[in-house]
Amino acid sequence: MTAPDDTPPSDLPVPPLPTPGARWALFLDVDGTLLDFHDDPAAVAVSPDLLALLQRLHAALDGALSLVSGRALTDLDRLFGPPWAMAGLHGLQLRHADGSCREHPLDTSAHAQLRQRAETLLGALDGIELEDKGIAIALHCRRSPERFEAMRDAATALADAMPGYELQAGNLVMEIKPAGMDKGRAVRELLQQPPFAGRQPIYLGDDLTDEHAFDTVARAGGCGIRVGHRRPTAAQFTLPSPAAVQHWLLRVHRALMQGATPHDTRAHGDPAERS
Ligand SMILES: O=P(O)(O)OC[C@H]1O[C@H](O[C@H]2O[C@H](CO)[C@@H](O)[C@H](O)[C@H]2O)[C@H](O)[C@@H](O)[C@@H]1O
Repeated sequence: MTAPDDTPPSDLPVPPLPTPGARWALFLDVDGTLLDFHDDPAAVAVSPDLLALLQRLHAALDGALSLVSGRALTDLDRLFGPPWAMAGLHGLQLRHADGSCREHPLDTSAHAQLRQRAETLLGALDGIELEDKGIAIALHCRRSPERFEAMRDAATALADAMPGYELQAGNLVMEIKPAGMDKGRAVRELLQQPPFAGRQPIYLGDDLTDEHAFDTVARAGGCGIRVGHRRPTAAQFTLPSPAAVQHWLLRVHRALMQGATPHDTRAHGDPAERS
């Protein structure tokens, strides 16, 4: 696991809490925001405390909470469980709160070609790992970060050679995915449907891929919260680490419950108050 840097970033203020009557919609990136980084993408786990907190928040927000991730929906469901609204694969897969889904169609032959080219490329590059996400492919170098530039150059050439695909850079990862979708568009789509429509969107994310969504929420009257120290950013607020995110989310839940009716309070409770 990568040790989190808990030094408070000094370039942006810490985010506020919801005021009484505020109608927030929460959009949460996963890796680097809710979860600390791990060398192996398949080895991350969601603690029972975090899961319980997300469930309470989901209820307190009347379902207006969505994960927005580069991971596939099947992976998000395996990690988190509840079939909430979610955007997977940077929005190439999207599930609304009512359970309806849309997914970018899989071009089997193009994907096979992409995978084969990526494997050939990996044969010439030590220390790079391939993650096949069904529609997209990610190349990871967390175990050999010094290989990042070589990996980036090779991934750029690979994406250029694949019509209809584009490159998405992330934290020690280069992804090659079908073009035309990003997290900002996915959040825009979610905001058009209940229970998100009409609420103030708050987006938490740590990576370059989250910048698209920071732009979207700012345009929709909400705000972005950058996790960590990456700059530049379109976010207005910052928190240093996933641990700080979890602590802030706990306080958000408390603030929401203080503004709730007695009936709501009995229904949702607050695990932090009980522990
Ligand atoms: O949008 P996110 O939820 O942040 O997902 C982005 C990518 O996250 C995963 O990779 C990252 O986390 C791994 C586990 O900590 C780490 O090993 C890797 O270096 C990071 O880039 C995931 O594997 C990717 O598919 C996601 O796109």
